[in-house]
Amino acid sequence: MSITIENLNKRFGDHIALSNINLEVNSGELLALLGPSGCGKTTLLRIIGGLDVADSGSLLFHGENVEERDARERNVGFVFQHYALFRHMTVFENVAFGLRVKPKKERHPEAEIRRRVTHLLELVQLDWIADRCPSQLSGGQRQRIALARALAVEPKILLLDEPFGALDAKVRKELRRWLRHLHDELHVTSIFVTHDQEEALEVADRVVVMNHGKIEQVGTPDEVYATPATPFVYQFIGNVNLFHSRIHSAWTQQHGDAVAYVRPHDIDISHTRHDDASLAGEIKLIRAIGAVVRAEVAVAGSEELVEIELSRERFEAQPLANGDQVFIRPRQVRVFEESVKGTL
Ligand SMILES: Nc1ncnc2c1ncn2[C@@H]1O[C@H](COP(=O)(O)OP(=O)(O)OP(=O)(O)O)[C@@H](O)[C@H]1O
Repeated sequence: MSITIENLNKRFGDHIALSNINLEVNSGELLALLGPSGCGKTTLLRIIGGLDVADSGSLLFHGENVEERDARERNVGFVFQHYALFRHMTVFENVAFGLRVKPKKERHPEAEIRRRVTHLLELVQLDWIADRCPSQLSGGQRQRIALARALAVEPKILLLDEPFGALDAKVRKELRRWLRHLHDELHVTSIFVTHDQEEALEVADRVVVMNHGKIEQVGTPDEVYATPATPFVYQFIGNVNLFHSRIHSAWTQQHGDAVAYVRPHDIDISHTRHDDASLAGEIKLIRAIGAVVRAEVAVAGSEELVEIELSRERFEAQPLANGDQVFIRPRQVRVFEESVKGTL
């Protein structure tokens, strides 16, 4: 089921929550809505699901306008951050719930309900705890059950709002991989909201980066990381150093007010000067973190330290130490006019 959103707007009083949103979600795609708190991700998800209404614009499922359809009629499954499982029901009954409350003429016979629920519990690898109550499960297990429950009614679209937000980092990572794997088996068009860039890049087919109610960029994880469309995307996804043209014109390569954006791993560092683009600096801090070595370098004219990342191999071929006088040089730079600087 594809989703088309055209010129969608939403206000809460004076506050513009969504401003002219245009987005095409392909059938069977796993899409992430990524952005800082308050940027409008949840509002957009709720409008797609029929839990909220837009002020203007259109929303189509597979080419059909669905604005008049309520949440139930849209055939959408939801998973929220705080597992909304029924505490007094077993895991099995929680998953079966949506199937049991269907109108009589649509309801499957009991044997079919049991077959479906068992299959879903196997899919989320929790068939062995079917008789437990939610209070006897870990947070990660509860979210997997919440997902099985959402899938039970065979939704055409699955909407997940920070599904792993309340879990600790290790469980989050496990569940991310697991969600990707599950999606590859089921191919239900899925949209998940997250403010965690790593989660979005690791799990999604495409990422929608949002800021202040607007879409800044839509692209594959690689596209939004390697070729950010705006200064905001540059800063929000991954670390970046900023160099202003009035001080470092060799890096911005243009007149006027401009800012060069350079990723920490796109900067060479050495004890010798290469050319005019080399900036002199002093290493203030150097640390090896696993396979990566991180250096912070003070350069003339900049108050902020420049962050540089190099591989351990590179570092071992050319040892560097605190206090060393060095030259830094960008391998890849992206220049934006100062006036379009992004706000976080
Ligand atoms: N029912 C409401 N009434 C008034 N303002 C609202 C309402 N719902 C959301 N907002 C405001 O709209 C903006 C967008 O909210 P939304 O929940 O969509 O953001 P978000 O990107 O999902 O943020 P978070 O990651 O914190 O959940 C926020 O400034 C929020 O305060």
